[in-house]
Amino acid sequence: MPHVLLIARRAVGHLGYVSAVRVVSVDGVHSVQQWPPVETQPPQVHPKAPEQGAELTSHYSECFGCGEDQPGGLHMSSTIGAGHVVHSSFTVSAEHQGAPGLAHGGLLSCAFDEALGTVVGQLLRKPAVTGKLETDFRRPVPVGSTLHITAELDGTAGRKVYASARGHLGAPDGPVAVEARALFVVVDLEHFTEHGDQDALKKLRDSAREPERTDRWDINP
Ligand SMILES: CCCCCCCC/C=C\CCCCCCCC(=O)SCCNC(=O)CCNC(=O)[C@H](O)C(C)(C)COP(=O)(O)OP(=O)(O)OC[C@H]1O[C@@H](n2cnc3c(N)ncnc32)[C@H](O)[C@@H]1OP(=O)(O)O
Repeated sequence: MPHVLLIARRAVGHLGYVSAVRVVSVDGVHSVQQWPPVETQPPQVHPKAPEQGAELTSHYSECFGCGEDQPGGLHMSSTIGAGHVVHSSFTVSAEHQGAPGLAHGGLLSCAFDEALGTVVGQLLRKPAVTGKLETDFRRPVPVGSTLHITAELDGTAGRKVYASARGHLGAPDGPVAVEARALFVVVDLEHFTEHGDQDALKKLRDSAREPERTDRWDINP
């Protein structure tokens, strides 16, 4: 069974390069994993990114992670934290079960995709999609409990954006139940117009123009 023995974080020199080293043990064989896996630059928060303390509304009402128009969705909410951080919360309901009374692992990964996508999209203000997502499930997450997820931008390398997150069970300082790391890739808006559904894109465009929802992601500003 994989086991992480050590997590160390270091900041190096004038580049502000940040790397975490994880020593992972599988069947007694240790291996070292570096995160981010390549040399990165410090993330540049966009000048128009929401300020610390800002409570974010759904970027798209039909988003499975945060949309209010998805009855069985995760209905996550997020707040901008200090520096390169977004705080999100996900309360597990009966619709999210895998084993009886416990959250489905795939939905926990989904919650982390959402939290990580939010820190990337909201702080960099660039369209980006998940290229790779890796999740460590450390404790069972029961129905009715809330995961408090802290997601952080770790660095950028060209179009590649690296971010990681930890989910604390029951309280922001509760035990870590889930951790995740992801690579997002910055894309042109054509990614969505070419591959997405035109009616859904129109709905997003229209909602972004509602005066009370100016914070939404306008796909074609
Ligand atoms: C006006 C804007 C305002 C913004 C405001 C924001 C507010 C919104 C806030 C919040 C919203 C977010 C909340 C939602 C979060 C959920 C997000 C999702 O679930 S996204 C859906 C799932 N993901 C996909 O569907 C992708 C499908 N994949 C693709 O489309 C392509 O594969 C893509 C774009 C990822 C890459 O394709 P290529 O052709 O563009 O580029 P190539 O060259 O292949 O990759 C670029 C670099 O990335 C590396 N790369 C790509 N995939 C990799 C992988 N799996 N592992 C390692 N490296 C990978 C490559 O090796 C390359 O690296 P080298 O530049 O050569 O060093």
